[in-house]
Amino acid sequence: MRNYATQMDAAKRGIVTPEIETVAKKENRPVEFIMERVAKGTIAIPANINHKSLSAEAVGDGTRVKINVNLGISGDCKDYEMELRKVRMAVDMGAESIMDLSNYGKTNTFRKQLIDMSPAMIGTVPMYDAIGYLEKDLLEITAQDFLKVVEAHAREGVDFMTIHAGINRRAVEAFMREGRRMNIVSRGGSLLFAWMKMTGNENPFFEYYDEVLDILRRYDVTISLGDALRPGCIDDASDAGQISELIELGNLAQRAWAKDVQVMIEGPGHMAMNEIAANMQMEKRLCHGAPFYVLGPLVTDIAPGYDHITSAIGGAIAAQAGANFLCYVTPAEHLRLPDENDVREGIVASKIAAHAADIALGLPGARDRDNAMADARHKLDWDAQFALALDPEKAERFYNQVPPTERHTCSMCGKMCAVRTTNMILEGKEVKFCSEKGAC
Ligand SMILES: C[C@H]1O[C@@H](n2cnc3c(N)ncnc32)[C@H](O)[C@@H]1O
Ligand SMILES: Cc1ncc(COP(=O)(O)O)c(N)n1
Ligand code: MET
Ligand code: SF4
Ligand SMILES: [Zn+2]
Repeated sequence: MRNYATQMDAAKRGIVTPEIETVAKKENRPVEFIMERVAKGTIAIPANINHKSLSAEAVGDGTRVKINVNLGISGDCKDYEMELRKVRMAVDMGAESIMDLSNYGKTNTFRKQLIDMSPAMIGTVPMYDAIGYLEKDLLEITAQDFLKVVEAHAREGVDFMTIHAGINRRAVEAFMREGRRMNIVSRGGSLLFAWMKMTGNENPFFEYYDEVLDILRRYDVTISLGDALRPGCIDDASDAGQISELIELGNLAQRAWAKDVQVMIEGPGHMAMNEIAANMQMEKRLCHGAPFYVLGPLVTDIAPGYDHITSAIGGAIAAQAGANFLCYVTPAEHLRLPDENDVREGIVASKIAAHAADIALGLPGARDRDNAMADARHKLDWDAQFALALDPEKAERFYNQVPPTERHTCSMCGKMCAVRTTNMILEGKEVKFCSEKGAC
């Protein structure tokens, strides 16, 4: 029987949990390194006591940058099989986390299956599911109803939940006073804003925050404090609404830690490159070192169809400056639901951003795979290069599409393969290059 409530409770009391051991191995860090940071809250290990198939991961400073894949059944696309294929792809491609954002039909059937099969951590946004789960209109839902949805997801084994508790009356006032170009683009945030304005009540997750925390503590669910006022265009970034909410999230993080509930903070959004580093520092300062989970940031607004690129650029800068967890963005963002190919491209783009940051941060072992790739390139060992690639299938397909006439090279330089030429000279061999008319 476990003699602690949450990973944080254990860490504060000096208990090394099996999950702390697992992540210490994965991060090449001593268990004490992880335990001390889980105790302080700068590392979270989202691991619901009911998620039996989980392979635990750490999110926070001093650990590899993790990525999350969003998927889920929705009214406009109810293809369960396709969503399950996306799950398998996410797991195979090494995503550490999957958020089930289903908001249609029997969401709990899909969610239970997902939790059963997934070694990746699972996140949800209970607010999305409230209308479907309770079978009520938004306006009829009571504060206690919202808590019931949180409890249901927690019992099923969800490891972290996005809860937009920071958009309270004060943050709404700051946002309304200043005005902004894109107003609210957070789905959960907009639903809460609507509920608050139509009922006249305070944000229920803020008003009953202690009760929310009590539920989360029982199952060791990590709270991912949602950013309802994240900027939805670069012109809204770093404004009063966003920063007021961030200040609230900092207070809420400390209240969660006081109850041993692990915390992550969600962040922007759309943001120009030059503002990203300062925003990461603000989060670490105002939220007391809590892990930062960012959606992008998308560094320009004009590339629909390519927003996996706008967000990977921002994600790389953000992660180098302190973000710990990147939510992938697919080429379908702002246009439609992602299909399987969009999911693949989104995963690869955010993996690149996360890995580039790991290298820049000098994390232990971060360069090993790059060095192995360089060695395989040096040897012109194509099978090894494919195996080491983030997307091996694409690498091999491209290579074979235009095969080289000279074996061992690729068709880019063909006979003039720089690597082969240099290898041969260094091996003491002669090289011959003939013109097309030449006789060799
Ligand atoms: C908060 C983020 O969640 C994404 N999002 C919302 N619902 C889904 C879904 N069913 N599948 C994939 N992504 C989704 C949006 O694209 C947004 O970027
Ligand atoms: C990093 C991050 N931020 C936010 C959300 C929730 O989305 P929304 O706020 O639109 O409900 C998310 N899934 N990931
Ligand atoms: C909730 S769907 C819209 C999300 C939007 N692309 C954003 O930047 O947050
Ligand atoms: S992505 Fe589409 S549905 Fe979602 S907020 Fe933007 S316009 Fe609306
Ligand atoms: Zn957007």
